[in-house]
Amino acid sequence: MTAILFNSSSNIGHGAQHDWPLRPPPSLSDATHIIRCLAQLHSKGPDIEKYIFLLALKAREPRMFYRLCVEHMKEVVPLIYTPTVGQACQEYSHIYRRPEGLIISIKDKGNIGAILGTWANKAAARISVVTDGSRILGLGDLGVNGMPISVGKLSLYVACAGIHPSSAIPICLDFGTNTQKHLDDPLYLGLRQKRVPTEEMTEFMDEFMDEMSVVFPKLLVQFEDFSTDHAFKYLDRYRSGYPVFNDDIQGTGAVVLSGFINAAKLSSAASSEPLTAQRILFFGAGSAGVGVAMQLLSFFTMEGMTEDEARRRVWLVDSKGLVYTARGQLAEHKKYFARTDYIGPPLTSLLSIIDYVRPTALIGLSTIPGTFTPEVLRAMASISPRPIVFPLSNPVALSECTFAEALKHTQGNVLFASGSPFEDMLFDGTMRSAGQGNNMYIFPGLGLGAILSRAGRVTDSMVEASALGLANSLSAAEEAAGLLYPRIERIREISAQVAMRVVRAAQEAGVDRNPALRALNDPELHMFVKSHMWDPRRAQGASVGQRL
Ligand SMILES: O=C([O-])CC(=O)C(=O)O
Ligand SMILES: [Mg+2]
Repeated sequence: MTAILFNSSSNIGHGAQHDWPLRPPPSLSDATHIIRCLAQLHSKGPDIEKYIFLLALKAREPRMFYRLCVEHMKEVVPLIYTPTVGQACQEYSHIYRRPEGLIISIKDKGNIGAILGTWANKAAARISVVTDGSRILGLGDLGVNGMPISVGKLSLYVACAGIHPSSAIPICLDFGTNTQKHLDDPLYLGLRQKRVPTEEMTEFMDEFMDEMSVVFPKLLVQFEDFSTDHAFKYLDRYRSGYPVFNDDIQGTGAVVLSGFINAAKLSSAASSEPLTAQRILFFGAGSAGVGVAMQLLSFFTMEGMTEDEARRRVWLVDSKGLVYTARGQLAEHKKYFARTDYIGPPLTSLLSIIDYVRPTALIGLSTIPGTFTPEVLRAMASISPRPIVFPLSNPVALSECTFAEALKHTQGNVLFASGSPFEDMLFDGTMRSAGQGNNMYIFPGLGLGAILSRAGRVTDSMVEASALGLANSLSAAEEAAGLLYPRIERIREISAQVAMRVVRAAQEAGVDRNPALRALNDPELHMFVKSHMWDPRRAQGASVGQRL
């Protein structure tokens, strides 16, 4: 058995865990302790040290950890999530301190139910983020070193959507790794073998999904950072039988659609073209690129286009250049968007492709930094008065261009969103903010809505609803500042709004299993959602895990 257990304590106050026999100093108060925790955080040098400190705090005093997340969101989120979590994954086997979730390996096939059964608080389980470490952010196959991504996403479920900490189960599946560096590393924590063939993996996954639904009947599963082929395969295989979604395909799809809707409004206003005249070039055709393209397609059809018209607004570029049918030998997931109207020799350079396509929007999901060169950015600015440029690759070091470059080479006209955070910056005397088109705006609210409605599955309409909910959530001040996404500090309010839309979509699709929510009008539903969000600022907050 290679399961590693996190003994999730139900006591989440500071200094009084059941395995912590000493009495805290009598004068210890929340109000000063949060200041103390922040000062300790600031005393750490490199971001990875801050990450280690924060994760230790989470294990020791979960409520203080989440207070820091909620009250210092802009500072703490980049430390526990992208970009620092990328480094934490790369170094996981070296910085490892304690179990933080379940590692279940291919050797456990036949015994998965028993391993899941060791989880301490089964009744509270509501959400699991499951990765197989095969495509962590843009960092490739990290094997079990992918565990921090599951842990990090779940910290955001708690901080951003108020899921109770005891309701979250981080899981990393160990099918081996094809990265020799890890296999050669004496400290590597995973199996020392190459990844097993897909057939063997699928047998495991069938057992795993079945046992998850038996051991944790109220659990929603989020697939994370599976390699592209498996991401599509397993989403397709399980989505009609279990409540499951894929964050990289659907979460990224929804968050980019949302930013695109807001950017396209501004861009279309500047060019006096209708929204549906946008021409969208995807640089990167993996799970995220195709997931986003699918989401845009369904939006365009909602706006009245036929499916074929919508499909023709999209061009994909992969490592071999423009994706077109006559090129031959295309991976299955690229075929649908392959162009049939181009038959010449392969178009390989991004500049020549831009010249041919004349895109109004350029979306980067390639994980190749620096590919949106000054020439590319200038070309985009020459095509559209407000070009949409979204370098979305994560973490920040893999971004296709920086915010500063995008501003500079478009004379500040760019409508910009990146996957990882960029600092605000002064341009031409005006303070400009980079939109962060990260799925953290979607998955916490989507998950919360699915959990509260007890959705039996996650429909496309629920994902779409999350995108529209996010797009409509900009405040008047945010709109006036030209933002594409709401300010991160408002994320709990945003997640509540997203969750509400998702509950309604689940009801419309008939997949909800919490009929009481059908009787609520919108203000009542909003109250219901908010009252079920656990808040670390309250000593004994409401708990999704306990109440539903
Ligand atoms: O984790 C993130 O920041 C976004 C994401 O899902 C990915 O890049 O795979
Ligand atoms: Mg991901």
